[in-house]
Amino acid sequence: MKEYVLGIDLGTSAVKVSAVDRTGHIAAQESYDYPLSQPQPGYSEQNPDEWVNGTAVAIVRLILNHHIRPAEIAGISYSGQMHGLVLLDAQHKVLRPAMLWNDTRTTAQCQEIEAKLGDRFIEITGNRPLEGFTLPKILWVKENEPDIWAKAATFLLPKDYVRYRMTGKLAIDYSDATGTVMLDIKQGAWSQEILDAFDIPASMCPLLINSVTEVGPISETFAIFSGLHQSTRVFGGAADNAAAALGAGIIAPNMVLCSIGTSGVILKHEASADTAYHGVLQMEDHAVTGQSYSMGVTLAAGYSLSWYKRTFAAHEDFTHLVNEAAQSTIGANGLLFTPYIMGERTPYADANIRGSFIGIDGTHQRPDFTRAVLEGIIFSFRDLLDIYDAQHQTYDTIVSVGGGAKSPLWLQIQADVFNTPVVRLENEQGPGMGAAMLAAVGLGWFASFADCAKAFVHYGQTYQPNVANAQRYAALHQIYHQVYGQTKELSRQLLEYRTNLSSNLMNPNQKTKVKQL
Ligand SMILES: Nc1ncnc2c1ncn2[C@@H]1O[C@H](COP(=O)(O)OP(=O)(O)O)[C@@H](O)[C@H]1O
Ligand SMILES: O=C(CO)[C@@H](O)[C@H](O)COP(=O)(O)O
Repeated sequence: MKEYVLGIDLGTSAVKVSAVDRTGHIAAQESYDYPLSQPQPGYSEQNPDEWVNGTAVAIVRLILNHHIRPAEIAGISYSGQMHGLVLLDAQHKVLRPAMLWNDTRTTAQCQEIEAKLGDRFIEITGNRPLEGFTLPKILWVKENEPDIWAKAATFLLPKDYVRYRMTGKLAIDYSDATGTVMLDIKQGAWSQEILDAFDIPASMCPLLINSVTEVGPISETFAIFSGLHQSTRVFGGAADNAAAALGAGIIAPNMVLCSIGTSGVILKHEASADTAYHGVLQMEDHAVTGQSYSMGVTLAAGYSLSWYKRTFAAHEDFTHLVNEAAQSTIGANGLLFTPYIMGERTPYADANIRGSFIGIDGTHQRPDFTRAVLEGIIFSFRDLLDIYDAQHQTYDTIVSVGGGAKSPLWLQIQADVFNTPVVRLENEQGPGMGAAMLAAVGLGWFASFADCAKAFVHYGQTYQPNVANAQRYAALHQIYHQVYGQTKELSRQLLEYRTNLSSNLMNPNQKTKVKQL
């Protein structure tokens, strides 16, 4: 009988499910898209039921469209968008929409955390308190929605909620728990000091597990819903960037991951969690127990391209739109784009900054705008690599994953801007493959992740940097780098205008603030 593992990649734009056999061959893939809700500036929410329903639909399609028999699915594991708060009551019912990793309404709560714990917070968690992380979201609910807080009994992160609905078991794996910034990374336990400082009951924090821990079989309810067998074994799973690093074979410090999903990530494997980034970069537990990685995050990488497509080319597909950028030149004929359209996290932890096109000329055509968007996103990644370079960290290979890695043109732009060879995977499913690897190792198909990587990680084409292009991009990046400082205050004023506008729309009697501007 054939045997498969399912890697469930719970992204921000969609859930993607891959069925992988023992040789690492992806036998079938299905996905299901869901929307992002942004009811106010800075807010970003999703309905956790959409994740569960989408996962079930994708599994049903795998079974029906690709003739994968439920009895052949030996194990399942997960990769999940990080940090999102799913708040549950005592009966484990969802209390409010999930607040996602790119929800930046929590600046005041981050300031409270800094004021109370200062550098001690970095010592405990390895991170600075930033808007996207889970703890500031918990504090926001506590301060702004007391009725909901009164009912809150526990919380989960996105993929942990999906796993809960599939198995009935509550747990968070370590790689996602570090992203809550409530974990004491040295002790490997929830930090009592942080919980006490913010009066959060320890009983709210779920059981901590490893990424390969077996959680249990599929529950009877989910088996009926999805067509899965109850005998399928379910393993913990990991934060999407940890899973992507695993699926891309990032297991040594000379390798860097570049991920373009909804967010953008530059990630480096770290020999130890004791690094000197001092919260400028995130430090997270890896999916491999005892290992760590650091990363910087562009909040709106793939999201900037999908915003651009939705707004200016709604009826074209991504491939057609992206290919059009080849009609423009290196530097988009002198047009720059900054992708700060949802605020930014690294290197500027700034919820108020917004994006811009700089240098629009009457001769610019749409291919110039498209190219500027692609290049601006990669310039934001160059800012992240510069942090590593400033620390004299060396790397010689960049593995590119995520939806953005589907485009050869964009991969060449990456190689040129990074001035480093960029390699893609044969199949761009980095996080999904990482999730499948967790199930394969959990089932005992392989004795170690290194053995599993030999079978499961297949590199595709390498894109070599073009020296002349790299020099031109290095000069353009010097200009790009100045845009943040020059537009920061303008962005703040415009955001204030928008915020007043939306609160006046909700309360038409208060028009004065808008008039002042
Ligand atoms: N053909 C394509 N070429 C380049 N980029 C693409 C293409 N298709 C999708 N993308 C980009 O990939 C992003 C989605 O990537 P994905 O890894 O699926 O995201 P997530 O895991 O956040 O759901 C889109 O926002 C888009 O910017
Ligand atoms: O916030 C982070 C990492 O800290 C994001 O990378 C999220 O984990 C979302 O990932 P994608 O949906 O973009 O893959």
